Amino acid sequence: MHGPSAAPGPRGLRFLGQEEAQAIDQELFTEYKFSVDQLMELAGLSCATAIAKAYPASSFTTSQPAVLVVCGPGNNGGDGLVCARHLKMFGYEPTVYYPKRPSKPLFEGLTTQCQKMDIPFLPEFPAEAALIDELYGLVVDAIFGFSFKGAVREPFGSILSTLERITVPIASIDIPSGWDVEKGKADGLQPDMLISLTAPKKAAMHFTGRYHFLGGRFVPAALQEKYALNLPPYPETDCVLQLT
Ligand SMILES: NC(=O)C1=CN([C@@H]2O[C@H](COP(=O)(O)OP(=O)(O)OC[C@H]3O[C@@H](n4cnc5c(N)ncnc54)[C@H](OP(=O)(O)O)[C@@H]3O)[C@@H](O)[C@H]2O)[C@H](O)CC1
Ligand SMILES: [K+]
Repeated sequence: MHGPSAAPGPRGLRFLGQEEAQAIDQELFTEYKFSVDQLMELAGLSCATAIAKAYPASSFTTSQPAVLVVCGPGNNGGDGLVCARHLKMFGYEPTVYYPKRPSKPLFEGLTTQCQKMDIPFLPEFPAEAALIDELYGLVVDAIFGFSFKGAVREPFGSILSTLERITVPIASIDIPSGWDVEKGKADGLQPDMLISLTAPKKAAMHFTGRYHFLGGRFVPAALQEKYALNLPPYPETDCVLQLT
């Protein structure tokens, strides 16, 4: 279950199974003593940086570089809130939709930070895919990450079925939401960008979008070795690496 069991992917990178991704995550917290806030900040910053590289504000055809960030109930959603805050710092106009908010200080704090930076939170999800296409130049999918399991429960089923019909590009954080973490989902969301955090998960083998980035440059060498991650070197001081 743990250890270097999965087959190597392109460039010798290993694509992780669900339990293995969760085990590495847990080890970072319990053995290496990182806090969630720390890693979430680095993860969210990686996502905003990768987005800025692939979709510079000048490439938007909307009047402003408007980005809709859709956040789910777990840490993937937290990455989305951090990403939204950095996107705003980078000159984008993010709007957040965050329907299921955990009552934990971490998520409350991230929400307040965004609100105090004049990032609007939508009270309802746009019912029409065409409305999203009209108002936003990019959608960030921060709904589910590596802990997603089973059939999608509401309200996320309806949200995902609307997102499946939009034509503006989608940038998915860690896993395209609704995909099985290992097997993907052929008839699910087809994002234009995937930002894999720590290491790609097996589902990333089925990603056919234009941009695949690696982010989350925080895994100590000993942990990389233990799990035989075989991560390619990041360029200089960059927090992201473009894989395809
Ligand atoms: N080490 C790293 O690289 C780090 C990555 N980070 C990010 O964290 C996510 C994983 O976060 P986690 O909180 O473990 O889980 P998710 O965000 O993927 O999802 C959990 C929530 O989703 C709900 N859920 C699960 N399945 C379903 C479903 N079928 N339908 C509806 N809702 C679902 C689940 O609800 P429960 O009721 O089951 O509790 C949770 O609420 C990783 O992918 C990265 O993005 C960290 O930020 C930093 C370290
Ligand atoms: K996601």
